[in-house]
Amino acid sequence: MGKNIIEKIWDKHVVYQEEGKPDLLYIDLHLIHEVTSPQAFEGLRINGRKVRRPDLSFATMDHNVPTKNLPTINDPIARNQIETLAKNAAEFGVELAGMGHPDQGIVHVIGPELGLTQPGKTIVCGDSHTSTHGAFGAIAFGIGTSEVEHVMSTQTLWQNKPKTMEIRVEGELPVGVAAKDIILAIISKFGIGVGTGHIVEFTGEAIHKLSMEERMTICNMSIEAGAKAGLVSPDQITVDYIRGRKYAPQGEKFEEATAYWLSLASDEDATYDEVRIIKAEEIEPIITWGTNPSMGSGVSQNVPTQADYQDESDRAALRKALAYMGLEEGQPLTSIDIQYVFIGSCTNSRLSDLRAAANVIQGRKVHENVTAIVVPGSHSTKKQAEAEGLDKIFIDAGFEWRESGCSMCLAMNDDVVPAGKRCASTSNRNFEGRQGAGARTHLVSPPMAAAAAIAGHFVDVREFVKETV
Ligand SMILES: CC(C)[C@H](C(=O)O)[C@@H](O)C(=O)O
Ligand code: SF4
Repeated sequence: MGKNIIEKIWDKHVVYQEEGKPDLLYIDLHLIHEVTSPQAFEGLRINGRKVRRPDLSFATMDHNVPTKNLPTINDPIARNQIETLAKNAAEFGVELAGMGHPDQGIVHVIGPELGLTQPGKTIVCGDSHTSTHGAFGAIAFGIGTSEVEHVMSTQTLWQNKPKTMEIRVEGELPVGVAAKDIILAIISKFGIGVGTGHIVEFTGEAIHKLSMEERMTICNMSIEAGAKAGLVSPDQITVDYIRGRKYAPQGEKFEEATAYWLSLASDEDATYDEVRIIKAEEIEPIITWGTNPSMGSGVSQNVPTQADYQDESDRAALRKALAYMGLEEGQPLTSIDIQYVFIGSCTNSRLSDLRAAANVIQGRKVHENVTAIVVPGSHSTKKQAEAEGLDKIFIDAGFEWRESGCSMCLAMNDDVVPAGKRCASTSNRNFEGRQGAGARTHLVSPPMAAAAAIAGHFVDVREFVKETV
């Protein structure tokens, strides 16, 4: 019987196995950022240990970095974390793309950009959205700080073998519907717990037609579906993306690697512990109206009403979410006014995302009630966007064009949405207080965020682009 890619990669990485115990897994790439590494490095120091494989580790700064007036960091905690990572990386010999470095950026954006992320690898980072790297056909997941220390000192990790799940996206995606809409549709259809205990492989025609950037958007949010990790089997699109990147194998080595990578794709007769199916044709641009990523609906819909739910617990959750979000039951989603727009985060801040948003914005102006910012995911993305003139399109429309970092995705820095204000955000989490205390987050795709910035309220970007040409 055939094997799926999850089983293939897992089996190749088990260094020790004993009945009734987790597997000891070899880790091929350890990504590090300033928030979840300080105690881990301190632990090594206290125990007189080294980083075992600095060559398989790579650090950057993203959560705390300011996105304007660099290099001044106003918040003392943020400053301390940034300075601590710089000191630790130097002391332990870990390569660092720190603030101002040309390779700096959100850890999940730079890994792929630099060619560090490759098919078949086991990749970890003290960060839940490490699942992003699964887009390349890697097993990539977030770990806690004590596990960060374990990986630093041993290059291995104890892990229970997760179950496997296939989420198949059948058919063709309608024009004007984005990868972000696919994953938001999956989470609103199957719920935030669907992937619990599983690694999910996204399969199907609609997935394999996507670019690597779009696959990253989907894998990024697999964690919001409860999954341990999400991945896509590598294909020619994967190989073409990696070729020529800084840390990718070069020349003949690349050809050898390619053959190996492609051999990892799930076999045709592979099976999974669970299978879920969604039809691409049925997906429309999605807007979240609630306080978790499953609370979203198509742009043509209304905010749900209590009558839409049978369970009292679901009705209570709806009431609570709508009270926080300041929304009425049954209100059309397009009637929701917004005051902030954030285009950024490891979900949607890559060059293709910025292009898609700029396409909608070109020649138009940000609504007078809206503050809109664009935060490229990495320094290099920012430079490439500038070389194409995208910065000019955004700035002319009234957007602020910032330096790269996590920024308004989680407000661990100066970029905060004020209490009671509403933000159309291309990020991945809409929990209470995520973008600032009392701030209200609506998750959308980059084109939907761009259209909302212009209109001052949500609109169906497909109609909007046609009507306002
Ligand atoms: C700060 C970090 C630990 C956190 C995570 O793990 O995801 C952050 O990146 C987030 O998105 O909430
Ligand atoms: S951009 Fe947001 S989701 Fe991604 S790593 Fe940073 S804080 Fe986490």
